[in-house]
Amino acid sequence: MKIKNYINGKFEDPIHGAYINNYIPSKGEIYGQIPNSSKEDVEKAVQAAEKAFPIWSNTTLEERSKIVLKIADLILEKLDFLAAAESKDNGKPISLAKTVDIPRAASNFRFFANAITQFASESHESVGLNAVNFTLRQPLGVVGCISPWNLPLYLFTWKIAPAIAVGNCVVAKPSEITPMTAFLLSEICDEAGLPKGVLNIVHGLGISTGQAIVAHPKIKAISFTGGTKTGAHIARIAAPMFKKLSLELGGKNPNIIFADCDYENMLATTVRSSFANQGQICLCGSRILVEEKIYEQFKKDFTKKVANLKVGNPSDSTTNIGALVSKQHLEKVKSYIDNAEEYGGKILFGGKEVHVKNYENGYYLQPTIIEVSDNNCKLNQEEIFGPVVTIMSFKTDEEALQLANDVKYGLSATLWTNNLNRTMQFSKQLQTGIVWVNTWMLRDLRTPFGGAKESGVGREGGFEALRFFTEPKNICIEYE
Ligand SMILES: NC(=O)C1=CN([C@@H]2O[C@H](COP(=O)(O)OP(=O)(O)OC[C@H]3O[C@@H](n4cnc5c(N)ncnc54)[C@H](O)[C@@H]3O)[C@@H](O)[C@H]2O)C=CC1
Ligand SMILES: O=C(O)/C=C/C=C(\O)C(=O)O
Repeated sequence: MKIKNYINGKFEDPIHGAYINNYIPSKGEIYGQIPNSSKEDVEKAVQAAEKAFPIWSNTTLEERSKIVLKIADLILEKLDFLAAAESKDNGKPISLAKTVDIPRAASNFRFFANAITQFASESHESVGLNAVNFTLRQPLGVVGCISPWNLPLYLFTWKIAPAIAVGNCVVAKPSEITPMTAFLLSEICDEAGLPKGVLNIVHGLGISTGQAIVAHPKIKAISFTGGTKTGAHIARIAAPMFKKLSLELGGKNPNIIFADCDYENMLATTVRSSFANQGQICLCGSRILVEEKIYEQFKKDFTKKVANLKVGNPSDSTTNIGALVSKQHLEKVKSYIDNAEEYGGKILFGGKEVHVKNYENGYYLQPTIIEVSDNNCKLNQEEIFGPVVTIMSFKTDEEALQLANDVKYGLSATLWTNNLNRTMQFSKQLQTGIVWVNTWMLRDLRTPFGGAKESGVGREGGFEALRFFTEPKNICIEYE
């Protein structure tokens, strides 16, 4: 299948007619083509967005909210179809696409359709000066949204929904590795009656299409999720133009387990936080730190549970771990496993490619547990972004905190304990944007989402997202 760009409400071939192949990860075969859009395509999209902006930004909240809610409804109506497409394009288990990815894409639209009706700006009475100040929150104009391949529709819509709901017009690019559900979303937006030019979806490679979006002088803000290296590159291009930037980047998140935790809940959740989506979620707890007292017991129980996970064809409803997203990514993840000893680790479980019957060329890997003894080793410092976790033990609270913070990343941390004082001490001192206590990935869309250190800048979610996609303008009136 050949997918198309969505520009000014029309489905279009790229201007230069160039296409790139799209692969199905479960089979390792080409199954479609996507536009390799040029800067001329991006220019066309920017012009359409600019033209749409004066009308869309002055459309009543009620009307905007109604259209955005309609998009949410249509996503839910087509849940099974979208989930099948997502699972095929990305390699993720169909069960995950059905219960997490697609419902969350609908929630993103529903949430921001409602949030704009509650979003307010400030006013300050300047007592004694006979003046009153009030602040307008105006949409920025044309904004760029660039998303990755791990949670394709989920993260694409996490950016687009707040951007359009609050009155901007968007030029968006999904990952070239997983373009399908973004294309299907363009059909849904059309059906929902989103006015032409409000959302423009341009497909293509990061280095050409993505970079043309970042470098375009008329695009006022960039919301990006992806690798830290790419985020730094984008910042270098955008900063001299003083664009607003929201960068949600990599993680090397500690999962800190104390002996006083609710053990069974911790164990089941740790399997999920380690291997959900083949470990390809920026929030996965890829460094497991366990209190020495329960370390040997944990190792035994964890390995037993992980050994029961079924690696298989993503469209099989009993599959727990599907295919990795691409051959290139499989090779990257494997290189950490193949060099585990040199990188300071000992493989306790997994580490091998899996050959799934009738899907022999797919990109399957066993869930892998590696024991390490030094947090400074490569395996504990670099984002692997696959079904690979490391485990190591600690003796004291101080040591656990020091290990948890001793990485360049600062996205999230998980803490397992029933001690309230410890919970508060860790919550205050962990150098991360998100701390989960006795849970993982429990999402309330009102909360600020993002990382510290090299995990990014800015926060998504709730009013933080609406603030990012608007410019505050203060009006000061003096009266007699
Ligand atoms: N934080 C996260 O959620 C994610 C982290 N990663 C990490 O990044 C590593 C590399 O994965 P990639 O697929 O290469 O991610 P990437 O960061 O290169 O890709 C993410 C998005 O950015 C676009 N992009 C790439 N270069 C660009 C540029 N110069 N200008 C504008 N847009 C650009 C891509 O086309 C894609 O849409 C992964 O192995 C993983 O460690 C990858 C995806 C998501
Ligand atoms: O917003 C969420 O719930 C999760 C976001 C996850 C990522 O940004 C990621 O894995 O890249």
